[in-house]
Amino acid sequence: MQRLNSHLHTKKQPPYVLNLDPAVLKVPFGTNIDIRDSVNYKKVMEDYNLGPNGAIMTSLNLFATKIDQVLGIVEKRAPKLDHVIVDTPGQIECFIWSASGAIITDAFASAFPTMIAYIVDTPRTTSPATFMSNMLYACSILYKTKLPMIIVFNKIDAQDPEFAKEWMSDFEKFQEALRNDEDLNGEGENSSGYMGSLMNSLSLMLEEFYCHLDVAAVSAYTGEGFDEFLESVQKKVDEYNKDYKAERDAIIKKREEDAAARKAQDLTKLMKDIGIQDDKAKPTDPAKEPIDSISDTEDIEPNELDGEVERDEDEGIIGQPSREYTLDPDDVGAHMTDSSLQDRYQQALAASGAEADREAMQKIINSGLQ
Ligand SMILES: Nc1nc2c(ncn2[C@@H]2O[C@H](COP(=O)(O)OP(=O)(O)OP(=O)(O)O)[C@@H](O)[C@H]2O)c(=O)[nH]1
Repeated sequence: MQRLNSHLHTKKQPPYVLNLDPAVLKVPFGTNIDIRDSVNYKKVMEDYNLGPNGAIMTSLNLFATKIDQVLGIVEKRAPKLDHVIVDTPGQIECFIWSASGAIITDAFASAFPTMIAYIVDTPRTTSPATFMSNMLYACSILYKTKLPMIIVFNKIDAQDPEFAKEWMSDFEKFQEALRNDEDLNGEGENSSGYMGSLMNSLSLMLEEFYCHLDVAAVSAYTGEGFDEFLESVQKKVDEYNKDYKAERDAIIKKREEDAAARKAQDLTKLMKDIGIQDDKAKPTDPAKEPIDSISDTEDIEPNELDGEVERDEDEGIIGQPSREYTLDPDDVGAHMTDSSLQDRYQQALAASGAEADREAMQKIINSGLQ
């Protein structure tokens, strides 16, 4: 992230930078939006009695409740931007396999050409078994996110990535490496057992997976390969616009329709339970539409923002710390995002005069929407 950020600055294309890792201690580059400003990871751990991974997931969940605001800000900046780069938690599974990870990637992918850069630690992936595991992980991320992906072999200053490129382009070479791998087969044995045939089948499957990928080789240490990486990014933008956009739009539309139907059903049931009539059919007065309380904080001075988490004094940030936006932790998830639901609820409440139930119901609806 640091090298990519400085590389783009050198090319006079400063990126918009988001840090989504709540547990990182130091971020050695200027971020525009940082999850740590809105969510205090250590406090989440204490308050919810969670371990490290649980706290990362909960922090991401809290952040995801405000993704529409984050997206609104990025969209405002978008006309002047070439790139938005987002750093995800090192514990990939916390992001990829969580609901919040899906919400965040979907939100970006529905607004901008979005791609995943899967970073591989090249010196640590020279054994065929580790290589295979790494590629299977990348494959699972591709199928989970359904986004274009670039496999980025990093640390090429320490390890030539040729072996990996060869394994990805020549199936026989990889099979040969598998056959000779002592980790898999044991010394002197040949790959005749279960593992051998499983590996053969998996490597065949991976051959198909490689067709959907671009590969880049970089060194974050020396800066080598970043121009080629950016060329791959451009290719993926074209691919996104051509292949992915229509498919994603259809998925998102279907998901939204399902969610709206489910929410409406839940609310109707809830209102029935507490004896409020559903007067959805009544025409609404546009003048009385609820005002969305969400606002952009772009004009607010950074020191006026709520929820700023105090940083260690020794935290050195290279570049301008240009964060412009923080979420108020108390406010996270505390508003209703579905205006039609809120509208129906307000109308029903007014009609029944059931003020006494208001607080309890608001709580239930809020927790349901979260
Ligand atoms: N030799 C070499 N070392 C590198 C390179 N890139 C990163 N490193 C080192 O690898 C280690 C891990 O780098 P990080 O940038 O913290 O990796 P990360 O993927 O952000 O880690 P997470 O916190 O898990 O997300 C650090 O010690 C870096 O100095 C590189 O291109 N070459």
